[in-house]
Amino acid sequence: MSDQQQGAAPVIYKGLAGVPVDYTAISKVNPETNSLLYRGYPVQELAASVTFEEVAHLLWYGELPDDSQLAAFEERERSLRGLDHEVKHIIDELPLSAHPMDVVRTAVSVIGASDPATPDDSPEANLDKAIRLFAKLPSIVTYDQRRRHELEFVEPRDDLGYSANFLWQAFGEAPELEVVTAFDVSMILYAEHSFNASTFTARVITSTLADLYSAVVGAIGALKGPLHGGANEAVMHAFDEIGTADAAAAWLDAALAEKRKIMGFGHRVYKNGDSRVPTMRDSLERMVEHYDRPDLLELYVALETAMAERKGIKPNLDYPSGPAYHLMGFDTLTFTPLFAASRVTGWTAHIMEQSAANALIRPLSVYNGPEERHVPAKA
Ligand SMILES: CC(=O)SCCNC(=O)CCNC(=O)[C@H](O)C(C)(C)COP(=O)(O)OP(=O)(O)OC[C@H]1O[C@@H](n2cnc3c(N)ncnc32)[C@H](O)[C@@H]1OP(=O)(O)O
Ligand SMILES: O=C([O-])CC(=O)C(=O)O
Repeated sequence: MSDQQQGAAPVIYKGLAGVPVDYTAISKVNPETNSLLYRGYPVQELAASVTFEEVAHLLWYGELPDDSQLAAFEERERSLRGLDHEVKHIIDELPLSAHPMDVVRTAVSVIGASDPATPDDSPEANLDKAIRLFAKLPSIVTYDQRRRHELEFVEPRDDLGYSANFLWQAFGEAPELEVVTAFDVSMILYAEHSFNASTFTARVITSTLADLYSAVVGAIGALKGPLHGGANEAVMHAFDEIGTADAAAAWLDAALAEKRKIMGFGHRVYKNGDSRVPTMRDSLERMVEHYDRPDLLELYVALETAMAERKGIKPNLDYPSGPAYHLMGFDTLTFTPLFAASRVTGWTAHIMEQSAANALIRPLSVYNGPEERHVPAKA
């Protein structure tokens, strides 16, 4: 069969917009009701009442853990947090000009290349690899952020939960509860969002029967772009460019006149607001109060208001999470790696779902190049 569709003029679904390509039982994004469910639970309820570890368990096993399941899960995750010497060595070899997402991508690739279980795609082996990556990503992200400031690696602590430990490893100080809570909420909100570009990339790679690590490496590449995960750091670059709230409207007019996309606004699925924004905005407001930075919230509101007036386009999750991570003390270039550390839970849940009911993902294209022609005979 050729790629070319026969008969009637072919319909092209550019960007696969609006095209359902498979079933998933992992999450439900409902733009009509502005809601997002993970395995049936509203994400806002999860953010208010459980930890990110419990959400990871929910995404992978389909159910929230009971007390003994959670204890076993946490013990396993905490035991896997360290980094092998070879991973640290390879990160050290990478130039500081490399974007932190390139570092994360490389480190995951090294972990995959060193794991003897890489070719084993049984559900048990894949779950083990998923927990391994989940546990190690905070070490990878913080190792890289700290080396850029010529600071020593902070070893993980097994007496701290995931988010408290992440902040401990990033800054080498016991984090305050309010900051841990805001960070944990961001991790929960970022964890899963159906067939977004990076998750779909992971599913495409999995559909060829390639291993889980290869699929995660591909997903990290897809997440890096500013139309997807890269937008959270781009929001902060825009805030830096704008400076103060009173400059936001004029900055926006100039940016729109230059046909620039305003990062942190708009969404392929939600056309009337991202269901996660109010929860993350609440966390941002707590951080603004905690760090006494009302100016940042004023700028946030000024740009959001100007964008609503001019384009009627609402913020997505990257808009409040960027400034929240800034207030917590993360480098701007680390924001997308934080997203990756969270989304690895969703990616790996989808990799396992794809493996369990696989079909090679291979759409058609409609050829519009030159008509058939022939190589001229050589004299
Ligand atoms: C967690 C996440 O990954 S969420 C996404 C993060 N990405 C961003 O924040 C990047 C900025 N936003 C965007 O580029 C887009 O809104 C996307 C890529 C997220 C969604 O894009 P699409 O669904 O393809 O929407 P599309 O690009 O068709 O937008 C429709 C119209 O709104 C405009 N528009 C959409 N978003 C924006 C934006 N952020 N700034 C300016 N204009 C925008 C488009 O230019 C287009 O206008 P037109 O019809 O005059 O050409
Ligand atoms: O769903 C999308 O297109 C983008 C995404 O990953 C998210 O919003 O979390």
